Amino acid sequence: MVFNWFRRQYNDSSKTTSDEKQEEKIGAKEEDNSTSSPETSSTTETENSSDEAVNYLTWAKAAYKNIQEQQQTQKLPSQETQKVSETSREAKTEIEESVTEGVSDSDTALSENTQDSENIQKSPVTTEKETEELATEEANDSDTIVSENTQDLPKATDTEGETSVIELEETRETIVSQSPQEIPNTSVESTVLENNTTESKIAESESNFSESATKLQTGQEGAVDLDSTKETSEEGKISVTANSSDQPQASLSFLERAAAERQAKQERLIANAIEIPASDSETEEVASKTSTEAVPNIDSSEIPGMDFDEGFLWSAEILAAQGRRPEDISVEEITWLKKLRQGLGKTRRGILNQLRSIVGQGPLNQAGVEEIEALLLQADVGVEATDFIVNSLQEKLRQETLPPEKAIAYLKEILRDMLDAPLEKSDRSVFAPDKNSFNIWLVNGVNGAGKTTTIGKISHLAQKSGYKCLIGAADTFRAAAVEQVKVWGERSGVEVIANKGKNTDPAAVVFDAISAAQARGTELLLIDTAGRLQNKKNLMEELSKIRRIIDKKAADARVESLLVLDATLGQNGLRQAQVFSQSAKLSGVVLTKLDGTAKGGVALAVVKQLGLPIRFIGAGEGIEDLRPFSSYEFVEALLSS
Ligand SMILES: Nc1nc2c(ncn2[C@@H]2O[C@H](COP(=O)(O)OP(=O)(O)OP(=O)(O)O)[C@@H](O)[C@H]2O)c(=O)[nH]1
Repeated sequence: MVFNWFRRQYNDSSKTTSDEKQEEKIGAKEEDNSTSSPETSSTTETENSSDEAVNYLTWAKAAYKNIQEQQQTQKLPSQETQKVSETSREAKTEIEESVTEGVSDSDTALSENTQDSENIQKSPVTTEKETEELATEEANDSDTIVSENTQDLPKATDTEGETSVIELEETRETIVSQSPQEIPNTSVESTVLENNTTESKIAESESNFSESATKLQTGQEGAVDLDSTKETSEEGKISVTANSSDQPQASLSFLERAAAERQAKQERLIANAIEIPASDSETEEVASKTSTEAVPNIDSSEIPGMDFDEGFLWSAEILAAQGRRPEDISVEEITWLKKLRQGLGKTRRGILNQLRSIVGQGPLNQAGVEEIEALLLQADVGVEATDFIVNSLQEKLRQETLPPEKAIAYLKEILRDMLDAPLEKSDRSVFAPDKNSFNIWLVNGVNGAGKTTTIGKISHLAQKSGYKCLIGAADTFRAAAVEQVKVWGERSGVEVIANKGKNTDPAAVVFDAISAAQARGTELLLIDTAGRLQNKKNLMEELSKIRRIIDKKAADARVESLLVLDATLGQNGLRQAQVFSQSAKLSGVVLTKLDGTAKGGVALAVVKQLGLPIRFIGAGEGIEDLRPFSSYEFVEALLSS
């Protein structure tokens, strides 16, 4: 079952899309609101909202547990190898301690041969180094654990005793000869089994190491043997035996003990995390800061831990409100929502508190209207959109007195309607490539807006969603742009079709890319175009030439044209956008750099002034930092306390 990141549902699911559910939910909420007067419904609402809060909390807990389980499954191989490595190190350290203790306690041995004692002191250092190297290699590949481990052992003893070398060689041969069959590395399901096998091999190798270390001492010095070490231990000095007897699970192997400790620790963490209460809005900044630290960009195979914090609860509530199920939630979705909310934090903080105090005072007077206008204009909402919002709000507040929360809820409704309005004219409410057919998405925008980055991020979403994807590097204006798109192609695992020559004809690249896509059965071809053209005429000529090539060569393809806009440019970006909207038949806008800008309101200006739907939003430079646009999520991130 593949999760379609464009539709935000599983491919084979018969469920309605997020968007549809969102509409259902919002529709239901509106109905509730319209059928009950504010006065009569206030008690019921308080009860309902507390019920809802409890339900959201239950939902959030279930989602949190689900994510933890996913992490467990995904982290298992590396956790197990790490466990092996730690235990191996522990075992060796204990042996070293034991040996060192034995050496220091044994006057006979030390006085008989100082050189020998130096060798013994050196031995742990060598072993520690080797163990560290081993740990690194083990973390990379559990297949190599056994051989690496056993290969290390002779190294430690090569210079120190022939007997040990021979015995360790035997051990290594036994283990290495068994390992290829016994430690496959193919699927997650088989990993537990594999790691158990690996553990037993490592345990075996450790025990051999232990024996060898003992023999090493015996062989070299004669006076220091394991028995004397043990005796010393029994007298209360630091030793393996003494330490082990203090442990409740003394009879267990190091590996088993480590596993049990890790399991207990994990259970404690889960239990504690679930009990952390949601912090209030005052701590929002701290919470989001913490969550950013805890959840960095996920563009590698490692999935970091996630706190059950205020940001998580908020994200869970947003997903639950859209009809999502906790068992379908992934860490990426929570991380994205946290990031979006955090990204819009500046805009939100700039307007929310003031808006609340203005709209909570009954019908809007002239001073109130002016204040709201100023707030919206500051957030780059634009004159047209601001007028529309203020008029709608004024109209509503004239009809009925709303408490601040209700007024904000109504404002959210206005904004959602505005953001979704262009979809009514569009034949696509959900912007996703059609499966099993040829889709071509042209990506336009001025240089620096984030076109290449957006292509990289969309190709990653396409790849994750199971589409056959290809990139055409038709921004030939700047040589570095081709290199940059290639890097993104490597990151997302998507092939890039480019022409090596400088200043080559972009239409020729598009032609090659379409040929390649047709030959490979590609479902989504993303085309990077140049934005820095001297004038509007050049731009129009180039874009229409590209369109002609597409129409001729891929007449059956579904072609979409996206305009990438840098949100930090606010109204200035819109002026550039107008040139493009006249040149290219645009299907929608990708709004980038929403992270950390106070101009998040520009999204409303985009839809109002350009009449174009927002299709994707970007809130960061990482590969996961772009998602299909949802008016519900955007407005909640913009206006929720
Ligand atoms: N903070 C942030 N930076 C972004 C985002 N999207 C893109 N960027 C950065 O913006 C800069 C320009 O992005 P590009 O993808 O190179 O923009 P471009 O439009 O392809 O520009 P050219 O390569 O010059 O054609 C890069 O440093 C990106 O990392 C975003 O959502 N947030």
